[in-house]
Amino acid sequence: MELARVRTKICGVTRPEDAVAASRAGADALGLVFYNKSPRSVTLERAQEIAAVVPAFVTLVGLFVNPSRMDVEMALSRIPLDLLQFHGDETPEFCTQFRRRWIKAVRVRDAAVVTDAFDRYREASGLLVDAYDPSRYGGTGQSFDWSVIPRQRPLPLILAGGLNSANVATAIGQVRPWGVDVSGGVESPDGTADGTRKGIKDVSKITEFLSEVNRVNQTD
Ligand SMILES: O=C(O)c1ccccc1NCC(=O)[C@H](O)[C@H](O)COP(=O)(O)O
Repeated sequence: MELARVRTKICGVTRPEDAVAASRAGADALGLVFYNKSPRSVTLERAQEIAAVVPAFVTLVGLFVNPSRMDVEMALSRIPLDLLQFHGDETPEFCTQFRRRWIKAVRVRDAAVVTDAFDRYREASGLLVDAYDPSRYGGTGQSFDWSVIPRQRPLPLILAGGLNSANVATAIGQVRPWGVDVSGGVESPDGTADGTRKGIKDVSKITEFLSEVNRVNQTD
């Protein structure tokens, strides 16, 4: 697919003010994590507060990890989600049942994981490739070997995993993704060794990240 410009998603938003700041800074999409084992998990009440401040033309994405059908239906009945993101071991049949566009996330151990996913999840609106961590489904802050991502892509490819303003231009140059997704790389530092206050976004980091993507978009 010919790339118009690289789209951006800020994931793991937990506060309305961060949703406003990311939208104003130019993010194309915002992700809400409905997975209660994540430190970035939001309640439906909090998700409603965030959804209420998301402006027109910014895509609101609901992220799930191995949810029940009821979990997804409950979220859809209360939150105006534009897109679903399945980040666990959901089958294609599970993902397609909601009459809502969806993307599938996979954790990349090797190239076969990506080619298999392209083959399996043909009805997805995109495939998100993230770092592999045996103990976590996502939001790891780790990047992975981008060279294993195949060039042949039947679906739009969204690159995630350990992105930040320092590496996103290189990542785009190497991978040529449809979009990029970031969470930990735009969070506030918390002074600990691994880093960030999970779910608390840093406006200046979001702005730097989006500026880098814009810079690449304008030079391509
Ligand atoms: O963010 C989480 O805590 C999370 C937990 C479980 C599944 C997925 C999760 N996040 C998914 C995302 O879309 C993240 O943006 C993506 O994994 C990249 O995260 P990061 O490496 O921190 O940028």
